[in-house]
Amino acid sequence: MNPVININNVTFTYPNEEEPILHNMNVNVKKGEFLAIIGGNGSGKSTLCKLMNGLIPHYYSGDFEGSASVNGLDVATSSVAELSAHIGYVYQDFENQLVQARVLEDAAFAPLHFGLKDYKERAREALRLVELDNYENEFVWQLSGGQKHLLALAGCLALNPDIIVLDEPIAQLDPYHARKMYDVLKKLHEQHQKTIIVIEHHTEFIADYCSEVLLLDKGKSVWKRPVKEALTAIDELVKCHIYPPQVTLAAYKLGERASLPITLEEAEDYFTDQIRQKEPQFYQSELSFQKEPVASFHDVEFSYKTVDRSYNHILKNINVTLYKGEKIALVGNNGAGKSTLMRLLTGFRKPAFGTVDVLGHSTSNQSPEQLADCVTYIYQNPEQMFIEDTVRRDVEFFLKARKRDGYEKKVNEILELFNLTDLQDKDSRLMSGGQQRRASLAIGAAMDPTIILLDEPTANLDIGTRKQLTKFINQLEHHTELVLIATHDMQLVSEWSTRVIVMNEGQIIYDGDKEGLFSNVPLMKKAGIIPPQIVELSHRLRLSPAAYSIESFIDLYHKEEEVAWIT
Ligand SMILES: Nc1ncnc2c1ncn2[C@@H]1O[C@H](COP(=O)(O)OP(=O)(O)OP(=O)(O)O)[C@@H](O)[C@H]1O
Ligand SMILES: Nc1ncnc2c1ncn2[C@@H]1O[C@H](COP(=O)(O)OP(=O)(O)OP(=O)(O)O)[C@@H](O)[C@H]1O
Repeated sequence: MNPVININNVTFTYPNEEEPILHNMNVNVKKGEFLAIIGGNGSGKSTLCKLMNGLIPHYYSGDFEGSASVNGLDVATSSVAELSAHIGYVYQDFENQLVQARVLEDAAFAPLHFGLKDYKERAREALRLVELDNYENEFVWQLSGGQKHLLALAGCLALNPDIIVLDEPIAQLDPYHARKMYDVLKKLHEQHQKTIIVIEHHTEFIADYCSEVLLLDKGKSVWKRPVKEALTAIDELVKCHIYPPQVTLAAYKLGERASLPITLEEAEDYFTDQIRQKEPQFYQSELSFQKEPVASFHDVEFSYKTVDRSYNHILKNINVTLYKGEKIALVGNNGAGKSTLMRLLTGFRKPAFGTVDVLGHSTSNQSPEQLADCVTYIYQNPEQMFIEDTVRRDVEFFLKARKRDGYEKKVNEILELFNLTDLQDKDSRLMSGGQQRRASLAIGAAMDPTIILLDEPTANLDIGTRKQLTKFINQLEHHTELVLIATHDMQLVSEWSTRVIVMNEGQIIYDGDKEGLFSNVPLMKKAGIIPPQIVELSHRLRLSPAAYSIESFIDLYHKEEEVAWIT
């Protein structure tokens, strides 16, 4: 079968850059593939996909050699508009793709501007496919993050392209909405014969949904393989900074080489065969609080003012105290109110009722500038942290503004810690998604805060950067009194946190340890939480107590004699 995408010997250098980002790239994609593109941060994944929809060479002129075609159209001689009827693209920053006020208008935008008479029917059909048909009259800004992402997909589908490319489609989604996004893609793939290409760091989703995997490293294609063969090549993946699925890694570390499982179902069969059966011991959830309060919320209510001057009541009856030394994960569905709660700690937002105290003082009597001396908020969207025109200037901005002595040495250390020394003169906005995330963390670290608030810090990160992040958080804990992380990354929750606060529709519905959370199925369902693979596997194997990391799973496995298992 002829490939629908054919990339031949492409070498590409961005304008004003010296080094090529893609080197002699050769890639073929056949009709009907569900392809995952993987690779470390900055390996060229987004750049490769921008070549597929013609942004390269039309928008990013640069130095372009070789040739590429999509559905037989040469990308160099076809316009981006022509190509968009064949290949739809959902960008990493998909919110920039939403251009109209209401949902139906937004989905209809592309076919309307192509002069297609049936633009409304096309938009309605696209909304039906992504299951947003009940929202067509809603304002776009009222949708949750997950719904906006699906709307960006509907905008592409309205032109009925054969191929759809999605750049990290679930990076900002809660686990429930992440599954929903992939279920929609599966339907488009199986029932509507679309060719799907995703750029993805979450290998457990690749194992469940994709058929082929393309591995990139430093702008080169390493291999393209069927999914099972790809995800069991552990050494090659780790070398290229990719996390294999947790269950695959666990079996591999236990010495298995031949038939590694890649999905939870395969792992359940694999490990059930391996283990003996015994009576379980039941786990009792306990939480021991440190007694020194750092921040607290008392009877807090908060509303945003909307464009029609009404109020959108978001936080309801928040009463919680955060203590020194705690590692707190703040979790819950998209739109639950996690970022809003953090903004109240920074003083950017003040409570409508009740009080928020930070280090013994109410935030109502302090400006955000005053609070910035002790509280640092690292935004979900890294671009919001960039003010200057180079990474170095962004990192030193706060230290210079506060006239801190010896700041240059500190900036050098931080750039080194986050592996940004080589990128220090680059404009932060022109970096890859993972590089931007690293830069935003470096800016936060430079401020040496007493309280650090991290909003989705692991989104878009490869394994190497993730390890640096954990190292950075551990280092911070020596002089930072409180680390609060809002996250959908349940692996981070299970490996790092000592306390988990779960939010749902603006209320705290759980405050306790991860063990209590991950064993409470109704609570997880309500909050859109799906436990990490290794925890889920422990539950399925009825291992008690459950393992919360690959290391603890392996320990328990080795101590099989003392561990309780039942069928
Ligand atoms: N500036 C704003 N004006 C009006 N409404 C807002 C504003 N910011 C957030 N909201 C709304 O407040 C609610 C809570 O949003 P928030 O960003 O706190 O949720 P979240 O739990 O952090 O979600 P996510 O996981 O998607 O980041 C959402 O319904 C959102 O649409
Ligand atoms: N517009 C641009 N101008 C100059 N350099 C760029 C531009 N866009 C990307 N780059 C550089 O090209 C390299 C590859 O970036 P790309 O976004 O393709 O990587 P990626 O594999 O998608 O990474 P990530 O996983 O971090 O999103 C990076 O080093 C990045 O800094």
